[in-house]
Amino acid sequence: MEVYKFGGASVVNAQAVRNLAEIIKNANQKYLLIVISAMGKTTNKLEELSHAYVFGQENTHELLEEIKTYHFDILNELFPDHQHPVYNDVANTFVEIEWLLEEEANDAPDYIYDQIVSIGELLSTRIVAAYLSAHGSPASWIDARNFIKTDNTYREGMVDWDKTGIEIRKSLVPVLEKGIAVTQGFIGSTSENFTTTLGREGSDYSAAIFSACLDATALTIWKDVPGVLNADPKWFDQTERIPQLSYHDAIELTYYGATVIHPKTIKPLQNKNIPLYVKSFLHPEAVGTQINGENSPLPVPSFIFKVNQVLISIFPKDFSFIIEENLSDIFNLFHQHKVKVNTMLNSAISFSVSVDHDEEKISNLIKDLSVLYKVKYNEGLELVTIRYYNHDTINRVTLNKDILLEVKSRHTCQMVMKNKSAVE
Ligand SMILES: Nc1ncnc2c1ncn2[C@@H]1O[C@H](COP(=O)(O)OP(=O)(O)O)[C@@H](O)[C@H]1O
Ligand SMILES: N[C@@H](CC(=O)OP(=O)(O)O)C(=O)O
Repeated sequence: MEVYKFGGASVVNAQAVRNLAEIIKNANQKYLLIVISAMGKTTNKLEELSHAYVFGQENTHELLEEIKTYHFDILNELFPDHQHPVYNDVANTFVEIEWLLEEEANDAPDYIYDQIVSIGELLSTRIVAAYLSAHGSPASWIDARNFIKTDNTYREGMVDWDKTGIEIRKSLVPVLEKGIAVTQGFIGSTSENFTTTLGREGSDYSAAIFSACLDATALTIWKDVPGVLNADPKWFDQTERIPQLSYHDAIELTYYGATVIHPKTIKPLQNKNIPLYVKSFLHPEAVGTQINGENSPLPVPSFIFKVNQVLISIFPKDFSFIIEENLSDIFNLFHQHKVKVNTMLNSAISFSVSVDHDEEKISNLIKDLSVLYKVKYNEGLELVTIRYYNHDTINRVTLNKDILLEVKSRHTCQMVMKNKSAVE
Protein backbone atom coordinates (compact mmCIF):
# COMPACT_ATOMS: atom_id res chain seq x y z
CA MET A 1 0.00 0.00 0.00
CA GLU A 2 1.37 3.40 -0.99
CA VAL A 3 0.81 6.96 0.23
CA TYR A 4 0.72 10.05 -2.01
CA LYS A 5 0.90 13.63 -0.77
CA PHE A 6 -0.25 16.65 -2.77
CA GLY A 7 0.54 20.17 -1.49
CA GLY A 8 -1.22 23.49 -2.00
CA ALA A 9 0.32 24.17 -5.42
CA SER A 10 -1.02 20.88 -6.81
CA VAL A 11 -4.63 21.79 -5.93
CA VAL A 12 -4.47 25.53 -6.59
CA ASN A 13 -7.37 25.61 -9.08
CA ALA A 14 -9.81 23.41 -10.99
CA GLN A 15 -7.24 22.50 -13.65
CA ALA A 16 -4.80 21.40 -10.95
CA VAL A 17 -7.46 19.12 -9.42
CA ARG A 18 -8.09 17.58 -12.85
CA ASN A 19 -4.34 17.03 -13.24
CA LEU A 20 -4.22 15.33 -9.82
CA ALA A 21 -7.08 13.04 -10.86
CA GLU A 22 -5.14 12.13 -14.02
CA ILE A 23 -2.10 11.22 -11.92
CA ILE A 24 -4.22 8.97 -9.71
CA LYS A 25 -5.88 7.31 -12.69
CA ASN A 26 -2.54 6.64 -14.43
CA ALA A 27 -0.92 5.37 -11.24
CA ASN A 28 -3.49 2.60 -11.27
CA GLN A 29 -3.02 1.79 -7.58
CA LYS A 30 -5.82 -0.26 -6.14
CA TYR A 31 -5.08 0.71 -2.53
CA LEU A 32 -3.81 4.21 -1.88
CA LEU A 33 -3.94 6.86 0.81
CA ILE A 34 -3.87 10.41 -0.59
CA VAL A 35 -2.89 13.19 1.83
CA ILE A 36 -3.80 16.70 0.70
CA SER A 37 -3.02 20.25 1.86
CA ALA A 38 -5.21 23.33 1.64
CA MET A 39 -5.74 24.77 -1.84
CA GLY A 40 -3.12 27.28 -3.01
CA LYS A 41 -2.46 29.91 -0.34
CA THR A 42 -5.65 29.21 1.64
CA THR A 43 -3.73 28.64 4.89
CA ASN A 44 -2.25 32.16 4.69
CA LYS A 45 -5.74 33.60 4.16
CA LEU A 46 -7.14 31.60 7.08
CA GLU A 47 -4.25 32.83 9.24
CA GLU A 48 -5.29 36.39 8.37
CA LEU A 49 -8.89 35.55 9.28
CA SER A 50 -7.88 34.05 12.61
CA HIS A 51 -5.73 37.08 13.41
CA ALA A 52 -8.55 39.47 12.46
CA TYR A 53 -11.02 37.57 14.67
CA VAL A 54 -8.68 37.40 17.68
CA PHE A 55 -7.97 41.15 17.42
CA GLY A 56 -11.63 42.05 16.89
CA GLN A 57 -11.05 43.57 13.45
CA GLU A 58 -13.97 44.55 11.24
CA ASN A 59 -12.90 42.62 8.15
CA THR A 60 -13.52 39.02 9.29
CA HIS A 61 -16.65 38.71 7.15
CA GLU A 62 -14.84 40.05 4.09
CA LEU A 63 -11.92 37.64 4.54
CA LEU A 64 -14.23 34.66 4.96
CA GLU A 65 -16.17 35.66 1.83
CA GLU A 66 -12.92 35.74 -0.14
CA ILE A 67 -12.04 32.21 0.97
CA LYS A 68 -15.57 31.01 0.19
CA THR A 69 -15.59 32.54 -3.28
CA TYR A 70 -12.24 30.94 -4.12
CA HIS A 71 -13.50 27.47 -3.16
CA PHE A 72 -16.95 27.81 -4.71
CA ASP A 73 -15.41 29.05 -7.99
CA ILE A 74 -13.34 25.87 -8.13
CA LEU A 75 -16.42 23.78 -7.27
CA ASN A 76 -18.46 25.46 -10.01
CA GLU A 77 -15.83 24.57 -12.56
CA LEU A 78 -15.46 20.99 -11.41
CA PHE A 79 -19.12 20.15 -10.70
CA PRO A 80 -21.57 21.70 -13.18
CA ASP A 81 -24.41 19.87 -11.41
CA HIS A 82 -25.19 22.05 -8.39
CA GLN A 83 -27.19 19.25 -6.80
CA HIS A 84 -23.97 17.31 -6.22
CA PRO A 85 -23.62 16.56 -2.45
CA VAL A 86 -20.13 18.11 -2.38
CA TYR A 87 -21.78 21.58 -2.39
CA ASN A 88 -23.45 20.73 0.90
CA ASP A 89 -20.29 19.26 2.40
CA VAL A 90 -18.30 22.39 1.56
CA ALA A 91 -21.05 24.73 2.78
CA ASN A 92 -21.27 22.80 6.08
CA THR A 93 -17.53 23.09 6.60
CA PHE A 94 -17.85 26.87 6.36
CA VAL A 95 -20.84 26.92 8.74
CA GLU A 96 -18.65 25.70 11.61
CA ILE A 97 -16.40 28.74 11.17
CA GLU A 98 -19.34 31.12 10.72
CA TRP A 99 -20.70 30.03 14.10
CA LEU A 100 -17.35 30.56 15.72
CA LEU A 101 -16.99 34.05 14.23
CA GLU A 102 -20.41 35.03 15.64
CA GLU A 103 -19.04 34.69 19.18
CA GLU A 104 -16.57 36.84 21.10
CA ALA A 105 -12.99 35.62 20.75
CA ASN A 106 -12.54 34.50 24.37
CA ASP A 107 -10.44 31.36 23.88
CA ALA A 108 -6.65 31.27 23.66
CA PRO A 109 -5.41 32.62 20.29
CA ASP A 110 -3.47 29.45 19.42
CA TYR A 111 -6.55 27.31 20.04
CA ILE A 112 -8.67 29.63 17.88
CA TYR A 113 -6.00 29.55 15.17
CA ASP A 114 -6.19 25.77 14.89
CA GLN A 115 -10.01 25.69 14.79
CA ILE A 116 -10.05 28.22 11.95
CA VAL A 117 -6.95 27.36 9.93
CA SER A 118 -7.69 23.61 9.83
CA ILE A 119 -10.73 24.12 7.60
CA GLY A 120 -8.42 24.69 4.60
CA GLU A 121 -7.56 21.00 4.50
CA LEU A 122 -11.14 19.91 5.30
CA LEU A 123 -12.35 21.87 2.27
CA SER A 124 -9.69 20.74 -0.21
CA THR A 125 -10.13 17.06 0.68
CA ARG A 126 -13.93 17.27 0.32
CA ILE A 127 -13.49 18.68 -3.18
CA VAL A 128 -10.75 16.28 -4.31
CA ALA A 129 -12.42 13.14 -2.90
CA ALA A 130 -15.69 14.03 -4.62
CA TYR A 131 -13.93 14.83 -7.91
CA LEU A 132 -11.96 11.56 -7.89
CA SER A 133 -15.13 9.60 -7.12
CA ALA A 134 -16.97 11.30 -9.97
CA HIS A 135 -14.14 10.59 -12.44
CA GLY A 136 -13.28 6.94 -12.24
CA SER A 137 -11.30 6.71 -8.98
CA PRO A 138 -13.82 6.11 -6.17
CA ALA A 139 -12.31 7.56 -2.99
CA SER A 140 -13.49 7.64 0.65
CA TRP A 141 -13.17 10.95 2.53
CA ILE A 142 -11.35 10.35 5.80
CA ASP A 143 -11.11 12.79 8.73
CA ALA A 144 -7.41 12.81 9.73
CA ARG A 145 -8.41 14.06 13.20
CA ASN A 146 -9.69 10.58 14.01
CA PHE A 147 -6.19 9.20 13.47
CA ILE A 148 -3.45 11.77 14.06
CA LYS A 149 -3.57 12.18 17.84
CA THR A 150 -1.56 14.98 19.42
CA ASP A 151 -1.01 16.70 22.74
CA ASN A 152 -2.72 20.07 23.20
CA THR A 153 0.12 22.28 22.01
CA TYR A 154 -2.06 24.24 19.60
CA ARG A 155 -0.32 25.33 16.35
CA GLU A 156 2.51 22.83 16.94
CA GLY A 157 0.80 19.59 18.07
CA MET A 158 3.21 16.89 19.26
CA VAL A 159 2.16 13.55 17.82
CA ASP A 160 1.26 10.76 20.22
CA TRP A 161 2.73 7.94 18.15
CA ASP A 162 1.24 5.13 20.23
CA LYS A 163 -2.36 6.36 20.05
CA THR A 164 -1.96 7.37 16.39
CA GLY A 165 -0.59 3.95 15.43
CA ILE A 166 -3.39 2.14 17.26
CA GLU A 167 -6.14 4.22 15.61
CA ILE A 168 -4.63 3.87 12.14
CA ARG A 169 -4.23 0.11 12.40
CA LYS A 170 -7.69 -0.36 13.94
CA SER A 171 -9.82 1.89 11.75
CA LEU A 172 -7.91 3.13 8.71
CA VAL A 173 -6.41 -0.13 7.49
CA PRO A 174 -9.89 -1.67 6.92
CA VAL A 175 -10.87 1.35 4.78
CA LEU A 176 -7.69 1.12 2.73
CA GLU A 177 -8.17 -2.59 2.18
CA LYS A 178 -11.19 -1.59 0.11
CA GLY A 179 -9.55 1.04 -2.12
CA ILE A 180 -8.52 4.68 -2.27
CA ALA A 181 -8.94 7.15 0.60
CA VAL A 182 -8.36 10.90 0.73
CA THR A 183 -7.37 12.64 3.95
CA GLN A 184 -5.98 15.93 5.26
CA GLY A 185 -2.38 16.81 5.92
CA PHE A 186 -1.43 19.28 8.67
CA ILE A 187 -4.28 18.54 11.11
CA GLY A 188 -4.85 16.26 14.08
CA SER A 189 -6.75 16.29 17.35
CA THR A 190 -6.20 16.13 21.09
CA SER A 191 -7.47 13.32 23.30
CA GLU A 192 -10.55 15.52 23.95
CA ASN A 193 -11.06 15.74 20.16
CA PHE A 194 -10.18 19.40 19.79
CA THR A 195 -8.56 20.15 16.44
CA THR A 196 -4.81 20.82 16.40
CA THR A 197 -2.34 21.63 13.63
CA LEU A 198 1.17 20.27 13.29
CA GLY A 199 3.03 23.46 12.34
CA ARG A 200 3.12 25.31 9.01
CA GLU A 201 3.94 23.18 5.98
CA GLY A 202 3.21 20.14 8.14
CA SER A 203 1.35 18.08 5.53
CA ASP A 204 4.52 16.32 4.37
CA TYR A 205 4.97 15.27 7.99
CA SER A 206 1.35 14.00 8.17
CA ALA A 207 2.01 11.88 5.09
CA ALA A 208 5.11 10.42 6.76
CA ILE A 209 3.15 9.66 9.95
CA PHE A 210 0.46 7.82 7.99
CA SER A 211 3.12 5.98 5.93
CA ALA A 212 5.03 4.85 9.01
CA CYS A 213 1.92 3.70 10.91
CA LEU A 214 0.57 1.89 7.85
CA ASP A 215 3.95 0.31 7.03
CA ALA A 216 3.46 1.70 3.52
CA THR A 217 5.67 0.41 0.74
CA ALA A 218 6.46 3.96 -0.42
CA LEU A 219 5.53 7.63 0.02
CA THR A 220 5.44 9.93 -3.00
CA ILE A 221 5.33 13.68 -2.47
CA TRP A 222 4.16 15.54 -5.59
CA LYS A 223 5.70 19.01 -6.02
CA ASP A 224 6.01 21.78 -8.61
CA VAL A 225 9.74 20.99 -9.04
CA PRO A 226 11.36 18.01 -10.80
CA GLY A 227 12.55 16.57 -7.48
CA VAL A 228 14.98 17.67 -4.79
CA LEU A 229 17.41 20.08 -6.45
CA ASN A 230 20.79 21.26 -5.19
CA ALA A 231 19.26 24.70 -4.48
CA ASP A 232 15.86 26.38 -4.47
CA PRO A 233 15.15 27.37 -8.11
CA LYS A 234 13.41 30.50 -6.80
CA TRP A 235 16.86 31.76 -5.72
CA PHE A 236 19.28 30.01 -8.02
CA ASP A 237 19.27 30.10 -11.86
CA GLN A 238 21.17 26.91 -12.43
CA THR A 239 20.06 24.00 -10.35
CA GLU A 240 20.59 20.27 -10.67
CA ARG A 241 18.20 17.52 -9.71
CA ILE A 242 19.56 15.08 -7.14
CA PRO A 243 18.42 11.64 -8.37
CA GLN A 244 19.11 9.82 -5.12
CA LEU A 245 19.54 11.06 -1.58
CA SER A 246 20.26 9.21 1.64
CA TYR A 247 17.84 9.72 4.55
CA HIS A 248 20.74 11.28 6.40
CA ASP A 249 21.47 13.93 3.75
CA ALA A 250 17.75 14.61 3.32
CA ILE A 251 17.42 15.21 7.07
CA GLU A 252 20.42 17.54 7.08
CA LEU A 253 19.25 19.54 4.03
CA THR A 254 15.71 19.99 5.30
CA TYR A 255 16.86 20.77 8.83
CA TYR A 256 19.06 23.58 7.48
CA GLY A 257 16.09 24.99 5.57
CA ALA A 258 15.62 23.28 2.19
CA THR A 259 11.89 23.96 2.20
CA VAL A 260 11.06 21.37 -0.47
CA ILE A 261 10.23 18.87 2.31
CA HIS A 262 9.16 19.55 5.89
CA PRO A 263 12.13 18.70 8.16
CA LYS A 264 10.15 16.28 10.36
CA THR A 265 9.16 14.13 7.37
CA ILE A 266 12.23 11.98 6.89
CA LYS A 267 12.83 10.42 10.33
CA PRO A 268 9.60 8.36 10.57
CA LEU A 269 10.29 7.02 7.07
CA GLN A 270 13.90 6.20 7.90
CA ASN A 271 12.79 4.35 11.04
CA LYS A 272 10.60 2.07 8.92
CA ASN A 273 12.91 2.05 5.87
CA ILE A 274 10.13 3.40 3.64
CA PRO A 275 11.43 5.03 0.42
CA LEU A 276 10.34 8.60 -0.27
CA TYR A 277 9.90 9.76 -3.86
CA VAL A 278 9.75 13.48 -4.67
CA LYS A 279 8.16 13.90 -8.08
CA SER A 280 6.79 16.64 -10.28
CA PHE A 281 3.01 16.83 -10.62
CA LEU A 282 3.67 18.72 -13.87
CA HIS A 283 5.72 15.83 -15.34
CA PRO A 284 4.46 12.78 -13.46
CA GLU A 285 6.25 10.36 -15.78
CA ALA A 286 9.70 11.79 -14.86
CA VAL A 287 11.73 9.91 -12.22
CA GLY A 288 12.26 12.72 -9.66
CA THR A 289 14.30 12.04 -6.53
CA GLN A 290 14.42 8.88 -4.50
CA ILE A 291 15.29 9.15 -0.80
CA ASN A 292 16.26 5.92 0.91
CA GLY A 293 18.81 4.14 3.11
CA GLU A 294 21.59 4.05 0.50
CA ASN A 295 24.49 6.09 1.71
CA SER A 296 25.96 7.57 -1.45
CA PRO A 297 27.16 11.15 -0.89
CA LEU A 298 25.45 13.98 -2.76
CA PRO A 299 26.78 14.26 -6.33
CA VAL A 300 26.97 18.08 -6.17
CA PRO A 301 27.22 20.66 -3.38
CA SER A 302 23.80 21.86 -2.20
CA PHE A 303 22.95 25.42 -1.23
CA ILE A 304 20.32 26.67 1.19
CA PHE A 305 19.60 30.39 1.48
CA LYS A 306 17.73 32.08 4.28
CA VAL A 307 17.23 35.83 4.11
CA ASN A 308 15.97 38.28 6.71
CA GLN A 309 18.19 36.93 9.46
CA VAL A 310 19.09 38.60 12.75
CA LEU A 311 22.41 37.79 14.36
CA ILE A 312 22.04 38.06 18.13
CA SER A 313 25.19 38.10 20.26
CA ILE A 314 24.80 37.52 23.97
CA PHE A 315 27.40 38.35 26.65
CA PRO A 316 27.10 37.69 30.39
CA LYS A 317 27.07 40.97 32.33
CA ASP A 318 29.26 39.39 35.03
CA PHE A 319 32.50 37.52 34.29
CA SER A 320 31.01 34.03 34.02
CA PHE A 321 31.77 31.69 31.13
CA ILE A 322 28.92 31.35 28.70
CA ILE A 323 28.73 27.55 28.42
CA GLU A 324 28.87 26.30 31.98
CA GLU A 325 26.79 28.91 33.68
CA ASN A 326 24.44 30.46 31.14
CA LEU A 327 23.59 28.30 28.17
CA SER A 328 20.63 26.41 29.59
CA ASP A 329 19.18 29.73 30.75
CA ILE A 330 19.55 31.25 27.30
CA PHE A 331 18.05 28.24 25.49
CA ASN A 332 15.14 28.31 27.90
CA LEU A 333 14.34 31.86 26.80
CA PHE A 334 14.59 30.93 23.11
CA HIS A 335 12.22 28.03 23.78
CA GLN A 336 9.74 30.20 25.71
CA HIS A 337 9.61 32.72 22.86
CA LYS A 338 9.38 29.94 20.25
CA VAL A 339 12.43 31.28 18.41
CA LYS A 340 14.23 28.61 16.37
CA VAL A 341 18.00 28.86 16.16
CA ASN A 342 19.27 28.54 12.58
CA THR A 343 22.95 28.48 13.45
CA MET A 344 25.04 29.24 16.53
CA LEU A 345 28.61 29.75 17.71
CA ASN A 346 30.08 30.34 21.14
CA SER A 347 33.34 31.69 22.55
CA ALA A 348 34.36 31.78 26.22
CA ILE A 349 32.22 34.79 27.02
CA SER A 350 29.80 35.19 24.14
CA PHE A 351 27.12 33.22 22.34
CA SER A 352 25.92 34.19 18.85
CA VAL A 353 22.86 32.88 17.03
CA SER A 354 21.21 33.57 13.71
CA VAL A 355 17.40 33.50 13.74
CA ASP A 356 14.54 34.44 11.39
CA HIS A 357 13.49 38.06 11.89
CA ASP A 358 9.97 37.79 13.28
CA GLU A 359 9.84 41.32 14.69
CA GLU A 360 7.44 40.79 17.58
CA LYS A 361 9.04 37.57 18.80
CA ILE A 362 12.60 38.87 18.49
CA SER A 363 12.00 42.15 20.28
CA ASN A 364 10.32 40.30 23.19
CA LEU A 365 13.17 37.80 23.31
CA ILE A 366 15.82 40.53 23.33
CA LYS A 367 13.94 42.34 26.09
CA ASP A 368 14.00 39.20 28.26
CA LEU A 369 17.61 38.35 27.44
CA SER A 370 18.69 41.89 28.31
CA VAL A 371 17.71 41.42 31.96
CA LEU A 372 20.77 39.23 32.59
CA TYR A 373 22.93 39.70 29.50
CA LYS A 374 24.40 42.36 27.33
CA VAL A 375 22.80 41.80 23.93
CA LYS A 376 23.93 43.07 20.53
CA TYR A 377 22.11 42.38 17.32
CA ASN A 378 22.49 42.93 13.62
CA GLU A 379 19.53 42.82 11.21
CA GLY A 380 19.03 42.33 7.45
CA LEU A 381 21.48 39.45 7.06
CA GLU A 382 21.46 36.26 5.03
CA LEU A 383 22.41 32.78 6.09
CA VAL A 384 23.90 30.43 3.53
CA THR A 385 24.38 26.75 4.22
CA ILE A 386 26.45 24.62 1.84
CA ARG A 387 26.27 20.86 2.22
CA TYR A 388 29.41 19.19 0.75
CA TYR A 389 31.12 22.56 0.39
CA ASN A 390 34.49 23.23 -1.20
CA HIS A 391 36.68 26.27 -1.75
CA ASP A 392 34.96 27.26 -5.02
CA THR A 393 31.44 27.10 -3.68
CA ILE A 394 32.37 29.24 -0.68
CA ASN A 395 34.03 31.81 -2.95
CA ARG A 396 30.99 31.87 -5.20
CA VAL A 397 28.46 32.70 -2.46
CA THR A 398 30.68 35.12 -0.53
CA LEU A 399 31.50 37.37 -3.49
CA ASN A 400 30.90 40.98 -2.37
CA LYS A 401 29.79 39.85 1.08
CA ASP A 402 31.13 40.44 4.56
CA ILE A 403 31.01 37.30 6.66
CA LEU A 404 29.84 37.95 10.23
CA LEU A 405 29.78 34.36 11.44
CA GLU A 406 31.05 31.09 9.99
CA VAL A 407 30.48 27.56 11.30
CA LYS A 408 32.03 24.54 9.58
CA SER A 409 31.77 20.81 10.11
CA ARG A 410 33.26 18.13 7.84
CA HIS A 411 30.40 18.29 5.32
CA THR A 412 28.48 21.47 6.11
CA CYS A 413 29.48 25.13 6.10
CA GLN A 414 27.17 27.90 7.36
CA MET A 415 27.85 31.60 6.91
CA VAL A 416 25.92 34.62 8.11
CA MET A 417 26.66 37.48 5.73
CA LYS A 418 25.73 40.96 4.63
CA ASN A 419 26.44 42.89 1.45
CA LYS A 420 29.83 44.64 1.46
CA SER A 421 29.25 48.31 2.11
CA ALA A 422 30.04 50.50 -0.93
CA VAL A 423 33.46 52.20 -0.81
CA GLU A 424 33.10 55.85 0.14
N1 LIG B 1 16.43 22.01 -2.70
C1 LIG B 1 15.25 22.25 -3.27
N2 LIG B 1 14.81 21.51 -4.31
C2 LIG B 1 13.62 21.73 -4.87
N3 LIG B 1 12.76 22.70 -4.48
C3 LIG B 1 13.13 23.47 -3.44
C4 LIG B 1 14.40 23.28 -2.78
N4 LIG B 1 14.47 24.18 -1.77
C5 LIG B 1 13.34 24.87 -1.77
N5 LIG B 1 12.51 24.46 -2.78
C6 LIG B 1 11.18 25.04 -3.04
O1 LIG B 1 10.19 24.13 -2.59
C7 LIG B 1 9.02 24.39 -3.35
C8 LIG B 1 8.06 23.22 -3.19
O2 LIG B 1 7.66 23.14 -1.84
P1 LIG B 1 6.27 23.77 -1.35
O3 LIG B 1 6.01 25.06 -2.05
O4 LIG B 1 6.25 23.74 0.13
O5 LIG B 1 5.29 22.67 -1.94
P2 LIG B 1 3.81 22.30 -1.50
O6 LIG B 1 3.22 23.48 -0.77
O7 LIG B 1 3.13 22.03 -2.79
O8 LIG B 1 3.96 21.10 -0.65
C9 LIG B 1 9.56 24.59 -4.75
O9 LIG B 1 8.69 25.35 -5.54
C10 LIG B 1 10.89 25.28 -4.52
O10 LIG B 1 10.81 26.69 -4.71
N1 LIG C 1 -1.67 24.05 4.39
C1 LIG C 1 -0.64 24.02 5.40
C2 LIG C 1 0.06 22.67 5.44
C3 LIG C 1 0.97 22.35 4.31
O1 LIG C 1 1.87 21.54 4.45
O2 LIG C 1 0.78 22.94 3.14
P1 LIG C 1 1.74 22.69 1.83
O3 LIG C 1 1.81 21.18 1.61
O4 LIG C 1 1.04 23.40 0.70
O5 LIG C 1 3.10 23.25 2.12
C4 LIG C 1 0.34 25.19 5.23
O6 LIG C 1 0.27 25.90 4.23
O7 LIG C 1 1.15 25.39 6.10
